[in-house]
Amino acid sequence: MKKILLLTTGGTIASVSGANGLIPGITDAEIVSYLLEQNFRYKIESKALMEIDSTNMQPECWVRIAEAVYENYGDYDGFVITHGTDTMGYTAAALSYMLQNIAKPVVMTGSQVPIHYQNTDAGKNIVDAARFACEDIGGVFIVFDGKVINGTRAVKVRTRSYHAFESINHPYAAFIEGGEIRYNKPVSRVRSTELKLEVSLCPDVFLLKLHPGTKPELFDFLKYHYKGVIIEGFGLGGVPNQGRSLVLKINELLQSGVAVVMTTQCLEEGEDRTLYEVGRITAGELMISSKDMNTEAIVPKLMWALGKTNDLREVKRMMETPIADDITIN
Ligand SMILES: NC(=O)C[C@H](N)C(=O)O
Repeated sequence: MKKILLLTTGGTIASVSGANGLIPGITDAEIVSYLLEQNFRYKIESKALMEIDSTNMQPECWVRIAEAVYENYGDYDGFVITHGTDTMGYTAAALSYMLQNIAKPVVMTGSQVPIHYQNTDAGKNIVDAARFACEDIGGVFIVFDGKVINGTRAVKVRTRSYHAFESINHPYAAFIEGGEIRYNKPVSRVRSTELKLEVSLCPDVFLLKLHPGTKPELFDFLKYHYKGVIIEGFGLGGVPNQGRSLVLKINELLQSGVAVVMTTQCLEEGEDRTLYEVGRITAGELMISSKDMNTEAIVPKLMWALGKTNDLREVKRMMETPIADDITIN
């Protein structure tokens, strides 16, 4: 019989109504007892790691989650992590980089409505997640509303609906209906490579969404306070080179040793700066292309890469190398 470990972190799934709105307050034992009421075919144990709304997730929390999986890796066949939905995409991607060569399923889930509420989606999500955690596969996944999404590909696109997440720029890994798993694409089967924990993260990363009128002076602050800057440009990754031109300031960032990643604020189809002049102007050899990575993956990947090295060429190489299906175009 499979043995799985439930790690709880809070989120709506574990929330109760407090004096100032919903706050996490349901224990890991209560979530386990919910699972035990169902028709299950696995052993389950649990550990509460934190009790927070995922709005309060920090890179240090990702490290605690990765360490918990690592420390218990030998004792369980799979892991379920309950987590708030708001930043679940970031945590799932972060775990995908920190848990290298993972050969067991790490399945994140949560809900839009607390588990004790009548119209909750928590029951289905947690049961599906535990079911998927019994599969003989390796990797980090989000299971939500009957869909299984690669950890580097999940984006929360709806604030209230049950189908809060979509797999962006990548096919869904699988679908789950009535406890039956239907794979949609090949997933990594168990291999005997050794799990590597890589938790040295550099949190000095800034994410900048451009808008018409972004002030170039802002970059003077970024240059002194961050080691990495991710720029969500327009369309295929364009940056203004007229009016409040940002080109000079971006070059200054690179010259002062800051890693700069160009991406797009469009959700789908990725960045490609070769088509337009406003794209090519940032084509310096150190500039990092995000290709079709999602912002939820770029942020933790840059923290992970900068946690290993300050050499911008090496950071660029690591960022542009596909990991856990985070990049699928050239
Ligand atoms: N549905 C949710 O879980 C939202 C909640 N604010 C959280 O991310 O923790």
